[in-house]
Amino acid sequence: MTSSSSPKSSFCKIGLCSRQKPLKVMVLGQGGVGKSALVVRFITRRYIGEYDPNLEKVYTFHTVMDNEMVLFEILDTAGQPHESECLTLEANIRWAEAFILMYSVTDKCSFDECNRLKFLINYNKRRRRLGSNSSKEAVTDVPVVLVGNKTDQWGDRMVTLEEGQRRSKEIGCVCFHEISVRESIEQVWSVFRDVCRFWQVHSKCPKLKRSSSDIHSEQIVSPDSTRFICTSKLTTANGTAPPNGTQNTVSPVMMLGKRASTY
Ligand SMILES: Nc1nc2c(ncn2[C@@H]2O[C@H](COP(=O)(O)OP(=O)(O)OP(=O)(O)O)[C@@H](O)[C@H]2O)c(=O)[nH]1
Repeated sequence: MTSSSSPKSSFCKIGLCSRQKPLKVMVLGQGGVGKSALVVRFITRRYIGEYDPNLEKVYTFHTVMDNEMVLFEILDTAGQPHESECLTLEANIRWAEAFILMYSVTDKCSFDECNRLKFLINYNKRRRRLGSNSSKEAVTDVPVVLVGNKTDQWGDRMVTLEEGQRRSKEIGCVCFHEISVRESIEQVWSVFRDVCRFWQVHSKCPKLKRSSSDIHSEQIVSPDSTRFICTSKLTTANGTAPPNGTQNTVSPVMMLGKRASTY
């Protein structure tokens, strides 16, 4: 994945990621829900309107969250894979350690698609865990954050906030956010911050089934900035600094055009 001349390897040379375990995040959802927009907004802070819908890309991004250096590897999947690519999708799910499951609040089909994708996540993670002789308890405890996007299109809304909250519980997601990638970089960062926090908890205690309330009660995260249901007012933040407590230290490395099937 990394050639000797890639910027990522340069980071390794200067010691930024020498022993750091990357957080492998997979962004899943039906085509057009805003997956690419989310990832690019997170990394570059910019909102870019149009993307090639067929490309799957892995982005590597080094940043500081909650005063810790985090190395993200983010797989932005193509929303409408051909049938032949279903195996690739499953292989990618097995590669990932945390998931952002995305729908558009303006598209009921994309909301329903989350059920199928969550099932696929459970299925592939279950197989892997059981194969490694872990207890059944740990099977579904992989961090999946459910995200409803495009709240700025309030006139076209087809999925309510309550439906999103309910669905998140029903399908066993660790938390739920409603966001507008277009309008708010803070909301975007808040999604990735929760992904990171749940992943950290999960990687420390993989056998325990965790929920957002567990994390709150253990004070693993700072209570001020944690919103497990994100319904904040829209704020336009183009070009502004990342949210409090978050700081970029290295410009993003984009490994573009990489087919994820190589994992
Ligand atoms: N109004 C609005 N449009 C958005 C938002 N986020 C993304 N979009 C638009 O939705 C369309 C699809 O965005 P993409 O990021 O390409 O969606 P995707 O899920 O990556 O789509 P595929 O690559 O087909 O899987 C684009 O026209 C974006 O500009 C948002 O928060 N609000």
